[in-house]
Amino acid sequence: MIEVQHLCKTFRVARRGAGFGQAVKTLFHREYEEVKALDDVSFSISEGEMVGYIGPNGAGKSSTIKILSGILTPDSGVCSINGRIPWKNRTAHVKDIGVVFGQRTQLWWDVPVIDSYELLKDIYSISEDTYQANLEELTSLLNLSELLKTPARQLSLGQRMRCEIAASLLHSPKILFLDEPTIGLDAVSKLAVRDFIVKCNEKYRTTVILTTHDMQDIEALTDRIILIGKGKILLDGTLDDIPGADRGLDQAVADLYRRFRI
Ligand SMILES: Nc1ncnc2c1ncn2[C@@H]1O[C@H](COP(=O)(O)OP(=O)(O)OP(=O)(O)O)[C@@H](O)[C@H]1O
Repeated sequence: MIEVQHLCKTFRVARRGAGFGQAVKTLFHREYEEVKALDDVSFSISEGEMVGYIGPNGAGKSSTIKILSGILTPDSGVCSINGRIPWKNRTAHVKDIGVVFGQRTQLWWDVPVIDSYELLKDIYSISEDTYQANLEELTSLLNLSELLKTPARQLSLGQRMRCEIAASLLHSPKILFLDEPTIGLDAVSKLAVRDFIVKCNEKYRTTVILTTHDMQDIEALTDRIILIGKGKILLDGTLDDIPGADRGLDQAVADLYRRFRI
C-alpha cells in the first residue's frame, strides 16, 4: 500500500552569525549549508497497519510525512501510495488520506468549526449522507457538540486538536498521517483520541502512521515502530526489538537514541 524506496531530501539553509555586522555582511555574501533531512529512507507499510514513526527532534519525521502526503517533493527516490505518486497525483491522493499536523491547523481560523467542516465537505466532494453519518459519529466519539459553533481561534489547544482530528476524518480516508496528534491534550482527551484512532483502525482498517514523542501514544497505538535518526532508518521492528522496553519505553527509547548517537 505504501512503498518508499531510497528517499532523499536535502534543504539549503542560510547561515549567519549573531550581531549587526554579520547581518550587514549577509547583504553582500550569503552563506548556505545543506541539511540532509532524509538520507536513503526505505520502508513499506501494508493496509490496516498502525506504525509509530519515531526519532529525536530534527530526525526527518515531518519531512517524511510531508512527502507521503504530497506537500513536499523529494530530491530522489520512489514513493508510491495505492499506486500513486503523492506529489504528482495530489487531487486523487488527498481523497485517500487524512493528515493531522499537531502544530498546524486545517480549520479556518475565524469561522465556526462547523463552517470549516462544510467547506471540507465541498472540497472533498463528500456526499451528504456520508458527511452527516461521519459528522454524527465524530461529534459523539470526540465530544465535539459544544465546540462546533465556536471559531477555531477561540478553542483551547486540546479542543482544537479534537476538532482537527475530526476534520481529517470527515471524508473517510484510507490512510491517516498523524504528526504529534496528542500534543497539548489533557489526560481525558488523550485517552479519547487514542481510543478513537484504535476504533477507526478496527472498524475501517484505516492505515495509521503516527509520529510522536509521547511513548504512551506509541504503546497504546502501534505494534510496529520505525526509528529514524539524522535522516536514516535505524530500526524497523516491534516494541520487543527495543532493548529494555518492558522496563519503561521512555528510558528504553532515550537509551536507543544514545546508542545510535542521534
Ligand atoms: N523547510 C525547511 N527548510 C530548511 N530546513 C528544513 C526544513 N524542513 C525541515 N528542515 C530540516 O530538516 C531536518 C529534519 O526536519 P524534520 O522537521 O523532518 O524533523 P522532525 O523529525 O519532524 O523533528 P521534530 O521532532 O523536531 O518535529 C532538520 O534538520 C530541519 O532543520
